[in-house]
Amino acid sequence: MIVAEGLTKRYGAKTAVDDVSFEVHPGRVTGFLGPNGAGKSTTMRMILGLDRPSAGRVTVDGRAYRDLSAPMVEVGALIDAKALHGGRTARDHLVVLAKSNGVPLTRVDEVLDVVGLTSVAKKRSGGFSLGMGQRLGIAGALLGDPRVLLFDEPVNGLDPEGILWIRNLMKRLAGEGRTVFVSSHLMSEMALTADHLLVIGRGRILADTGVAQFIAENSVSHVKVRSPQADRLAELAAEAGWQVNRDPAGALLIQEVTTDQVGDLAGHNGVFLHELAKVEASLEEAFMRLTADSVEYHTGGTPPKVAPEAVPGWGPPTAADRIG
Ligand SMILES: Nc1ncnc2c1ncn2[C@@H]1O[C@H](COP(=O)(O)OP(=O)(O)OP(=O)(O)O)[C@@H](O)[C@H]1O
Repeated sequence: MIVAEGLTKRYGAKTAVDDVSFEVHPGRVTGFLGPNGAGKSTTMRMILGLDRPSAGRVTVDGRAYRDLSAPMVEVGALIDAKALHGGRTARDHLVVLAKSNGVPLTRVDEVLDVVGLTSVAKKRSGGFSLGMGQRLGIAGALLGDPRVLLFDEPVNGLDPEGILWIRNLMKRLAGEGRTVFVSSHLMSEMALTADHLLVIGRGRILADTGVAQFIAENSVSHVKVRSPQADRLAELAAEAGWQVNRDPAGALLIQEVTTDQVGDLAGHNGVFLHELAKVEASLEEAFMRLTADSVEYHTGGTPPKVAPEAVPGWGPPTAADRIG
């Protein structure tokens, strides 16, 4: 288990991580989700002892990382998949890691097999594709057979097959009872991979909740209705106690009702309808709302409210996101 208490990191005047407290439990995939610059990498670096907290503390199974006697056997991490010695073969890379961390060399071939790199084990990693480099980085993380695993943006730049593979691996590792903590700026990816979500924005935890609960709480839907007698219909809806808003084009947006209810109300009162539709808010939009005020870099001058594409890293799902 990872426990952070009042964890803070300041770089000069900049507070990258601001007094965060959370627990990451074993046996499930915990997604660490936030827009670019939210503080995900800094938090992970502090967990791994690569950055020293300005205040607070973080422990892994009860101890600070620097106090672990065999860190690689207790915590495995994929932080920067490009941090490879390109002149070494995949196998040699893992052999060096194993030797310097007291891990038996028999693990090298085991993890090469797990990540599907056995056939290229004797090839230099400098010639690897991004996906192969990512797999080698994950092999390194698994080498010590650790109980706790951290992955920083592991699907970045991967093709659909690679994304699916990583997703299934995370689930399998969590199913084995390990603590799996994975960062991403892709809500759609986390909805498919994680059991639990920690949402971070501007260095602060904005949500700490189950994925299913998050979906249930944020799957707000409304009924959109266009009518040449919109004012009359809005009056009738208000009389029925419904909450009515209007979109910029004048359509009515009615909360917490069904299309049947709106259609019946209009029919009973002789109101013509030109459009009647149920509109589901996407999870992307829910995350957008949650983080709208905490996004560091906006393309425009005002915080985005609805358009996901207005925020770097928070665009609509790509074809790759929808695989699986
Ligand atoms: N070494 C550093 N010196 C100064 N500022 C830093 C340093 N490292 C990170 N920051 C700043 O701290 C904030 C958090 O950065 P961090 O890399 O942790 O975010 P992130 O959520 O991982 O974002 P991304 O998805 O873009 O990697 C950002 O504003 C970043 O510019």
